[in-house]
This record gives sequence, C-alpha cells and structure tokens, in this order.
Amino acid sequence: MKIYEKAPAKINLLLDVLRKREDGFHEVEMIMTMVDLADRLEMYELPRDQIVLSSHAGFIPLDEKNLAFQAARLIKDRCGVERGVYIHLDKQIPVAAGLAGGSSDAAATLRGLNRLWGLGLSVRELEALGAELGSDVPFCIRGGTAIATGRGEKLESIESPPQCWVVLAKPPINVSTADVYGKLRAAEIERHPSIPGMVDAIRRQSFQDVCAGLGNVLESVTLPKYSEVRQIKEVMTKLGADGVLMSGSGPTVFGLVSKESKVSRIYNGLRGFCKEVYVVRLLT
Ligand SMILES: C[C@](O)(CO)[C@H](O)COP(=O)(O)OP(=O)(O)OC[C@H]1O[C@@H](n2ccc(N)nc2=O)[C@H](O)[C@@H]1O
Ligand SMILES: Nc1ncnc2c1ncn2[C@@H]1O[C@H](COP(=O)(O)OP(=O)(O)OP(=O)(O)O)[C@@H](O)[C@H]1O
Repeated sequence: MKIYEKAPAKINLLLDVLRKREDGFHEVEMIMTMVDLADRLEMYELPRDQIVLSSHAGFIPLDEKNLAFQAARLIKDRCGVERGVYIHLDKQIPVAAGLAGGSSDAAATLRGLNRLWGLGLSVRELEALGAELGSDVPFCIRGGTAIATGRGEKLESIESPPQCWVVLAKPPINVSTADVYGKLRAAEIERHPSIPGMVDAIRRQSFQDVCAGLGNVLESVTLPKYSEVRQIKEVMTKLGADGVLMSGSGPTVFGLVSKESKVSRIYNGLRGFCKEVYVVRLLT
C-alpha cells in the first residue's frame, strides 16, 4: 500500500516575541496559516527494518539530518514498529525560506506513517511527537489557522482569514532561525503587533484590517542585515500588494493581494530581480 501526504508551507501573519526563556527558546505569540504551495510525500512499507528517503531536490540532506527522516525514526521508535519505510519527497517549498518546509515534511511523515502502520495516534498525540522535532511541527500537523504560543507548540485553532492571493518572494540568501532569535533583544522591542486585533480582524473577515494588523518582530533583526529582504518589501508595497510582511525568520516576504488584476503586475515586477516568486492562495 502506498500513502500520499501533502506538506503545505506556512506563513506567519503575526509573530511577536515576549521574552527569552531559561531553556534558550523564546516565548512567542503567533498567528499562522497555510498556503497552497506544498511538498508531496509518497510512503510505502519496506520488508526490512530501515528508513530510506529519496528526493530529486539536490540541496537537502537525505539522512538523519532531514526532518522527514527524523519524524519516521521518532514515530517508529515510540510505537515500537519493526518494519521499514521508503519515503519519496517531492520538494516544491523553497528550502530555509521561513516557510517551514522541513517542519511540514516532518508533520506529513508523522501523519502518513500513522496511517500506513495503523497506529491510531490522535492529532494531539501526533502534535506532541511533532513538538520533539521542532517548534513549527505541531502547527504543521494541525493545519488551518491557529494562534501559537509557548515556543510555538501550544495551539488554538481559529477561523481562516478572508481568501486572497499570496505572492511569495524568496531572495537567494540563507537566514538561520537560531541566529535571528539569538540576535533579537526581546526587552528592546518597540512595537508589539496585536494578537487580539488580528483575531478580531479575522473574525470580522475584514481583509483590510488583516493587512493593517500584519506584524513580525523578527523583521527588526533580519531587515537591517539583508538589503535584499528590505528591497523586496519595498517593491511589493510599491507594486500595490495590500499587506506585506516577512514570514518567520525570513528571508521570504509575502504579499497579500485581494484583486486578481494586481497579481500579475506584482509577479512580473518582482521577477525582474528575484528568481523565486510564487503566486498561491491561502489554504482556507
Ligand atoms: C521562526 C518560526 O519559524 C516562526 O514560525 C519559528 O519560531 C521557528 O520554528 P522552527 O524553525 O521549528 O524552530 P526550532 O527548530 O524549534 O528551533 C530553531 C532555533 O530557533 C530558536 N527558537 C525557535 C523557536 C522559539 N520559540 N524560540 C527560539 O529561540 C532556537 O535557537 C532554536 O534552536
Ligand atoms: N525535509 C526538509 N526539507 C527542507 N530542508 C530540510 C529538511 N530537513 C532538514 N532540512 C534542513 O533544514 C534547514 C531549514 O530548512 P527549512 O526549509 O525547514 O527552513 P525554514 O522554511 O526556514 O523553516 P522555519 O520556517 O520552520 O524556520 C535547511 O538547512 C535544510 O538543510
């Protein structure tokens, strides 16, 4: 039997940091949602007790450094499964982009192997396993739109924002999440974006207020350091995107756009100097 899972990318509509914790992680408050840019995973059982991962993407590890591999090993060990699995990963989400590609692959692997091996784990149990792999993994299991607190693993689902186009632009630079959090001085953050404001805007399905409420305090670290990210933000805004924000720790910038007529102008304007541009929809 073959199992197929989709692993969609996430964007952070809001990312606030409250403080640095004793364990080195940061206490965050985020609103996350999924977009319809997704990796695809195919899984089937192997007779021998081994995990084999393949992908045509040449730029990701295929051993225990890969989050999908780690997810397979974790669920296998925890549930005492003595059979093996072959996982093929069709990578569509840009790597190290701030779109949680690796986390979503890990989440899809946990969901898929739960089905393949008939383990009967609940979504909550899968989320708890996911939290051992990374802060974004529980949200990637849950999907939809959620408020994420703690280090990102405590989730409260909320309704989806109003449907719109999402233009994603990733400059060709690598940004380390650990490095960005490491450079943030949480006590010195001047403006905290408002979670209640964004939740209210979503409840009222006000696209304009969702755009006005976007905020990510990690921009204060990434933007001064990388002119490419600043430039993409400026160009997207000038080209008429309704709301523009960096996702996660960057470097991808997303633009929310309500009118289809504006989308191709924004796409073409960005393609002039940024190779990786995607036009997608929210996964509502
Ligand atoms: C930037 C975001 O992607 C926004 O959704 C997440 O906050 C980060 O999620 P992630 O990539 O799954 O992060 P993890 O793999 O758990 O952690 C990577 C590194 O980021 C830092 N980190 C991450 C999450 C958090 N709440 N505080 C942190 O300080 C830690 O240094 C950690 O070593
Ligand atoms: N399945 C995977 N897909 C992509 N990268 C992976 C995967 N597993 C491990 N990695 C490694 O993890 C690093 C981060 O990749 P990823 O695409 O998950 O970052 P990200 O989108 O910035 O994540 P986040 O938004 O959660 O911080 C890369 O350096 C990559 O080599």
